[in-house]
Amino acid sequence: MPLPNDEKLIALSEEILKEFEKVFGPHPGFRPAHAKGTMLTGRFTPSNEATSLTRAQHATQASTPVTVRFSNSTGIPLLPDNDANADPRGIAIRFNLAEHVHTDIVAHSANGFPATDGAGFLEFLRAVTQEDKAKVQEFVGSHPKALAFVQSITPMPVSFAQERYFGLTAMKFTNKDGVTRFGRYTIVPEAGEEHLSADAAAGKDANYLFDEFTERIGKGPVKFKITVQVAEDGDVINDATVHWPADRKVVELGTIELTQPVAADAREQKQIIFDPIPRLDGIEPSEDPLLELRAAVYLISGRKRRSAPEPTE
Ligand code: HEM
Repeated sequence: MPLPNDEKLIALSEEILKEFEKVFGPHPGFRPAHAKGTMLTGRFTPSNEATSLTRAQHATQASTPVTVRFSNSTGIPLLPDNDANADPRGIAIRFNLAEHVHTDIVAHSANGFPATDGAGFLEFLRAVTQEDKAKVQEFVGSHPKALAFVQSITPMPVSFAQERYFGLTAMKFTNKDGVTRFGRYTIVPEAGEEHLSADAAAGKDANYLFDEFTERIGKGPVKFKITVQVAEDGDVINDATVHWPADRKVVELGTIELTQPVAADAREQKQIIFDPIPRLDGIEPSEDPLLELRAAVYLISGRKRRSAPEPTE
């Protein structure tokens, strides 16, 4: 995955990373956002209707190995799972298509995002991390996108396996006949969505989600459906903060079935750099400005993380 040569984009990426470090502190070897995580492996099997949407390799072949990382929000590696700032949770899915060939989906558990572009996100980050809570309220109250995002954050999940995750940024899907449609991913848990009341969450252990997942996967596979909400003509396809009408067609792309925790989890998490841009035939990025920016931020950050000393397990 290449670093873009747009100097302004790189400068903004560096500025955002500096801001994350200011807010969450330096934690060399960990992600500046979604720092606490765990990785699993399994397989993706496409549905019968997947090829109506895309000719991408994983929609066409019988099944594809996947690597998945679940995470809490924030750049704090030891953040308690029931901390008020631990939502939205993250999921990053890597489809391993061949040796060193892959494509990813990066999604989170809020059906919303506070800004349309990187500059707007930086403004949001600075505003909501101010000491003065009245000023935070004032910012959120006077910025409709920030307010919509805050309201889209769901209560704490019972399990990473019982949360729904949203890709938000539209992708351009092309099928074998050259028919092109824009769509957005939703990752739907087969076990059903379930959230905790505030009281129940307060009574949980600091590691409840990670412990629960280890226990759950020890008993059998954990499954999610990958669905794509398809845009119609006139829908806004370059702004992750704009929702499409709920009656838009939803195509099921397929199912992921997670079966194994990754051995040497900490080392693998440090190494893997997920890419929000798909970079394969049949699925292209939309013009959403978040995509290039995030790809640059994740790559710069990932290279820095890889060069930090190895974690002690
Ligand atoms: C301006 C927009 C955004 C910025 C600046 C940003 C920033 C970051 C950063 C710095 C990381 C850590 C990267 C790394 O070191 O690997 C990260 C990870 C992540 N972000 Fe974002 N993000 C943005 C938008 C989004 C959106 C829209 C979503 C969800 C749809 C999202 C979901 C995630 C997830 C799930 C991870 C963890 C990926 C992993 O497991 O490696 N982010 N983000």
